[in-house]
Amino acid sequence: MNFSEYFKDGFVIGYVVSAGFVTASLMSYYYLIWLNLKLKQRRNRAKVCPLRNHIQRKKTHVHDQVSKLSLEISELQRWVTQMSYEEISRATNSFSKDNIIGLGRMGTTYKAILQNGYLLAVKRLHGSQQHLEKRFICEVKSIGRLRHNNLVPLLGFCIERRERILVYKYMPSGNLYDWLHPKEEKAIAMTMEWDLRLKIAVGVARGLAWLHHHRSFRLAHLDITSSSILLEHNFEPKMSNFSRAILMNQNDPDSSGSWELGFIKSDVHSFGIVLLELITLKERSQMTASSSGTTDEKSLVEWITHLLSGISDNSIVKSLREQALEYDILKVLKIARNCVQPDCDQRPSMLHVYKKLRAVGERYGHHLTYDFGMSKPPEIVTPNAQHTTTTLEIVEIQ
Ligand SMILES: Nc1ncnc2c1ncn2[C@@H]1O[C@H](COP(=O)(O)OP(=O)(O)OP(=O)(O)O)[C@@H](O)[C@H]1O
Repeated sequence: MNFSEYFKDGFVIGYVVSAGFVTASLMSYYYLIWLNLKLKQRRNRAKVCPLRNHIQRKKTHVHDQVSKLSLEISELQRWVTQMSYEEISRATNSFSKDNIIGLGRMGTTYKAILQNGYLLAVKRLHGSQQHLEKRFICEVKSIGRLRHNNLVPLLGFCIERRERILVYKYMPSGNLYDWLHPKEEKAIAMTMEWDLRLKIAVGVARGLAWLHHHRSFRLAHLDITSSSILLEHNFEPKMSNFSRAILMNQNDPDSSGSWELGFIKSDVHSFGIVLLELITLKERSQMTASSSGTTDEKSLVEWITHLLSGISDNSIVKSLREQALEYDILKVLKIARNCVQPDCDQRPSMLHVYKKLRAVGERYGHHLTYDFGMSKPPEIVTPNAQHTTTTLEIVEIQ
């Protein structure tokens, strides 16, 4: 082999080696770029994922909430008519201040007038926070299902965006508290005679006895006060404020347990306080025997015993002497004392209380003067038939 052949071979080898080297370098360079790109993409995806997951979770949550709410609405519609916000707003003159008739913890109540002249009371809740939402639903499910002469009729509800509204029949004589404890300037105009007070006591006792001793359910109201008792034009009492009520199934084996009795007997106690307000026209804070002004349960019972012992020269009795028999005032005071006993087991049932009060009421001719036997038997609204009602098998409470 001569020099030129050596040169040729060397050149070819050199050329191939350097071409291979250049190609390998280029490939590794592009590989590194590709690798970097991939890593970047993966990092970005990792950043985006939590956000995407969060959005997905949020969407599912909102979707769950919306489905839960629409389920609730269709459940509520089984009992009460759903009304539109626009319709209610029109009837309250756009929730005008002039229409306000009450300010409660849950909401503001307005007087509303429908186009046909029908009067309503509209309770607009303060927002839709969770605890109010629960109480709103509780109110519709309890009072919305029941029809009784001594319960305020819930006629409709509204759920629109953040609005939660309850629509009741309007009670023209307002609440019992305002009648028993009127502001000074109204004191004379708002005097309530004994037989009217007795009529109210019997009506509330009858309504509570119905709720406590029904054949197919038991309901503890848990918020009986003179301000939750509303009055019709003829002063027939109607219980309202069912947002704390507890509905118990009569077939539940626990339903006669002490848990349930505790709730039921708490209503009996509250009724006892209302009865005392009706007899004495005093507020709960003034019902005390001791000069220290303590208002515990023992002192309440002592106070009633004190009233009973000096019944003849008691100023309360003196003021009622022309309207009532002393014997009857004594009897009603004793019923009230039994109701407010500190020990639940010693308190009577509302059925017992109702029968005792009714017997006193009959002596004042209530069965003649007032519609004590209800013109219609108590009713419960059947599902899917908002305006048709079925009669309940009510045994004694009529
Ligand atoms: N159906 C109605 N008819 C006439 N007046 C009513 C009616 N409902 C309520 N009111 C009036 O509005 C007042 C306030 O009612 P609301 O139910 O808000 O009372 P509350 O006991 O303070 O309730 P809350 O549980 O919200 O504290 C009542 O005391 C009553 O005077």
